[in-house]
Amino acid sequence: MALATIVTCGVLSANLPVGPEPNVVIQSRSGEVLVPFVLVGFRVYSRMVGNHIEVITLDSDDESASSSTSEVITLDSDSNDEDSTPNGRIPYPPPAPQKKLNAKGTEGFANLPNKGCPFVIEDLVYRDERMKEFQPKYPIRIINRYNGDGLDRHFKYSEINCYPDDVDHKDTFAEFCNCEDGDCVANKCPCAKHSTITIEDGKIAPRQIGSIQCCKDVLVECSSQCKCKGRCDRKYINDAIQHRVEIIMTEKTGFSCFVREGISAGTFVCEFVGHIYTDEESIRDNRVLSYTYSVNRMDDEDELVIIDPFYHGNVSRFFNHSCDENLRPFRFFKYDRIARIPHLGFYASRNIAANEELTINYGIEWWTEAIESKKLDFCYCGAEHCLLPDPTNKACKLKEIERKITRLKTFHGGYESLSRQSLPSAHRERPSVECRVSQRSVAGVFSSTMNPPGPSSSAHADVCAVDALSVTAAQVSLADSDGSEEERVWRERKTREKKRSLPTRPSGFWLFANSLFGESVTRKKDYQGLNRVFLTATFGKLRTKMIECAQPLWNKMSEEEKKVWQKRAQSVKLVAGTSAAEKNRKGKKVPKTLPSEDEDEDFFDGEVDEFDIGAVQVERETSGPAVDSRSKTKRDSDAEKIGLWLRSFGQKHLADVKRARFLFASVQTYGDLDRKVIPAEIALVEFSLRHGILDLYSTVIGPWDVPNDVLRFRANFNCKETHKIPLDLKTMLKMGIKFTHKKDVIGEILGRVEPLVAQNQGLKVGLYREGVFEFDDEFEIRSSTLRDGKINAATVVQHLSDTKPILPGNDAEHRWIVCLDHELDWVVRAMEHLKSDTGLEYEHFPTAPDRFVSVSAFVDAFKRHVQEDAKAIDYANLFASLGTPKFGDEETSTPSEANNRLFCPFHRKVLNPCCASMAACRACFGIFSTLKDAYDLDLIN
Ligand SMILES: C[S@@+](CC[C@H](N)C(=O)[O-])C[C@H]1O[C@@H](n2cnc3c(N)ncnc32)[C@H](O)[C@@H]1O
Repeated sequence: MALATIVTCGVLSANLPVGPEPNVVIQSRSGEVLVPFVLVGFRVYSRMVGNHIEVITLDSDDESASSSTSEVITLDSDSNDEDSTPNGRIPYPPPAPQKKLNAKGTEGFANLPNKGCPFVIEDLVYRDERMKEFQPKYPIRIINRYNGDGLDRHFKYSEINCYPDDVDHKDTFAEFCNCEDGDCVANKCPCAKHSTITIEDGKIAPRQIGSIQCCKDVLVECSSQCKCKGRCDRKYINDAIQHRVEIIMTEKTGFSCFVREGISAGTFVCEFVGHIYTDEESIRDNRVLSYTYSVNRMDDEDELVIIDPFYHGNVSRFFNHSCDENLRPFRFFKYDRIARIPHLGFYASRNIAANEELTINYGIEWWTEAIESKKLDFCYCGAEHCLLPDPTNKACKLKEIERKITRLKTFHGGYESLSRQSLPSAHRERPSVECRVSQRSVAGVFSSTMNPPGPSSSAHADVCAVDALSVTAAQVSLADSDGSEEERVWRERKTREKKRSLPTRPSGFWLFANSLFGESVTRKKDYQGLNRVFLTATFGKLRTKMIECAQPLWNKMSEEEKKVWQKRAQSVKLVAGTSAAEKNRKGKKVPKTLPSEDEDEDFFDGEVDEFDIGAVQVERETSGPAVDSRSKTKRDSDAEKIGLWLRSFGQKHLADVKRARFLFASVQTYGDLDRKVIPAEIALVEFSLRHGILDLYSTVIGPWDVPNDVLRFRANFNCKETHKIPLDLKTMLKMGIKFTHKKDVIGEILGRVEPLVAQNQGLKVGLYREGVFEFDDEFEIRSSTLRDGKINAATVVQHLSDTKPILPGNDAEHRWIVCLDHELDWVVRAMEHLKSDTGLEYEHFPTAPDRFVSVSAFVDAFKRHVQEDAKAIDYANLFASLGTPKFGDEETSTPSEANNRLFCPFHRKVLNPCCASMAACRACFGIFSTLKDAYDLDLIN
């Protein structure tokens, strides 16, 4: 074999003898001579054979070969000297396997024919004459150091789409421009006018990076049929990838695309190329699901075409998924405008470091399908906030363990301070804290302890407490069972004995264990049917869980820390709780302390169906309906604030008052988890008195990281009682719940609450998506219902004036958010958590309580404004039915409700009225019906 010829032939010579009908493109646009897919690897070179490039391997001992080819390995020279690990992802180049793998089950690389070669390199050859114009700027190497497998042999590299024969090429999108070359500037050029994506300095405008919507936005470049022939300055799209990339086999995700140089945010990376399928049948028959991407045709959101790169595509076919992707998709038209089918491309959504893997986000639907079809269990992207991290990945596991330890430390360190801080001041001054336990919990907890635990030994007390907590259900049921006279007498005697032996104080451990469960078990208030917590059903489980969770934590505590609890336990008195049966026993006084021996024998016999076992009641003030004094003060100040705002218009300007646009928010949460309120679902309604509901945004929020078992248990407990949106991502996916990542939710909230601020940051959502701030009578709002019953956000079709919008709030830009009275505190704290959890500083993101106003204050103020007696409003009735499901033929509260249009898709599916969307819509309906006469509102439809 004449090596010199091979080298000359393959790479260096400009006079490469290509055959008369070459299938290989060699001349690059810049005039540089390249064989695009000469796959130059270590000791692997290529040569021309007829009109194909053939990969050949040289013997490792062929010294002359290696020396004489040193020039050829230009790209290779920098491939081994870097072993950086950008952003903690797969290091570059991905490490060779410890154990030599071989897909074919043979002995591994050592015995493969290309002995000594660390890479197995595929030959990607253009076989399509049309491709001449479209070659990547740099050769692309395919590297597999794992198992010698190559790419699918049917795969053909291509940088242009393959359209079906029946596609109508005449059906083009938008007219071609008539501008002279150089005249194609925004506002003038019709092509530019069709673009919603702005290019600045050759990149996507910074304000649009990350907020481009693939189904809505589009970039329209000038076409070869325009007068400028598409050669004007507006060009952003390249016909083929311009960056040095390599396709490398990795251990977990197969072939992956790595970039060898940095790419800055907003840069175009490449088109997503493949077979285009337009009709449903061929889509079903032909596409390989894991690889396809769908894009909607212009002018019709529902008409999808599928791009399938499985057999025919470019490097984008190898883009893996990452939960922290660096590429985002967008639609564009370049020199061709075929059948209104836009091209799909990827731009860098952030700065990408050299040697980083190029990744995209496959989206929840893709993952749902992958998991349901059992194709994949985990995501191997390794991102810090990965949705489905791989538990078998050692690095992930270590990270998780580290995180757990940190949390545990914070938990312990923070726990004492938390308890101390959150104790009501009265408790801090007065050492005696009342601990309320129910009759059954008292009986259960202490019945097994024949000798009262002496306060002298804390260890003994703790053991007793654990024993006590684990008392079996059998003991309890024995105490309840009916039986013979003899048994009855025996039971009475036993009961008396037990009561005599009952300690009046819990142990430190018991107090600690109870406190972990905080509000989820202590909360008994009925939030108008929304958050009712019954403990009976879960008590057994809870008790076991309490011990399970509390014991290891307790064991890890220092003596000092334990002493705090033991000391507190000494000052705690056990007080019987109130059972429902007790309450029903009219006229009977419920004792406030445990009965003495001589007291009412019946005390333990009541049917207990509700427990109140919280140790130290620290969080009461945040949970109840707006009846306490704090809420009242807030309501009064809200009413005054809104009243002041209304008076600024005067009585004559009712029309202005009516066109003011308010925001309403409702949340479903996972309850109060050590002062944190994690939102499960949020609904934001934009409304005005003149037009009613203008825009509804509602979504499930996730996924959430709950720091320990106890809190997770509490969160799950709360979710089962109310909205039933699981915390756990896998269950969520299995249940088909669509959710939005918290970061995106923040954007959605900010975009509505602070439309001006958000717009400056490149965020446009809801009504403001269209850049609309104010509109008058001539606008039209289209609100459509999607197939799954979800209300689509209203679309403002036409907007006419730029008059200053009336967005009521502290000042024009900081809008108030109206909330249900009993949810107000929860909404504020959910917002706080959203913000603190993402750790991002969002300017003006609403977390201060004065940004939120209670709905009753709102209605009060409006009523007073038109001198109506606000007190006449029956708030209880107005909002009481919020948690009551009303379906089908039943009497309904609102016309929309009759069509089941109030619910979010998930809650509608499971017929669960604890739905944020429904609560928000109904509340708005309540507001309108209450103010209808006073403001002469023409609504209710
Ligand atoms: C479009 S292909 C990407 C190219 C693919 N790696 C290959 O070798 O052809 C999608 C497939 O890559 C794998 N994959 C991509 N991203 C992944 C991730 N984050 N975790 C696990 N598998 C992934 C899955 O097998 C998926 O079906």
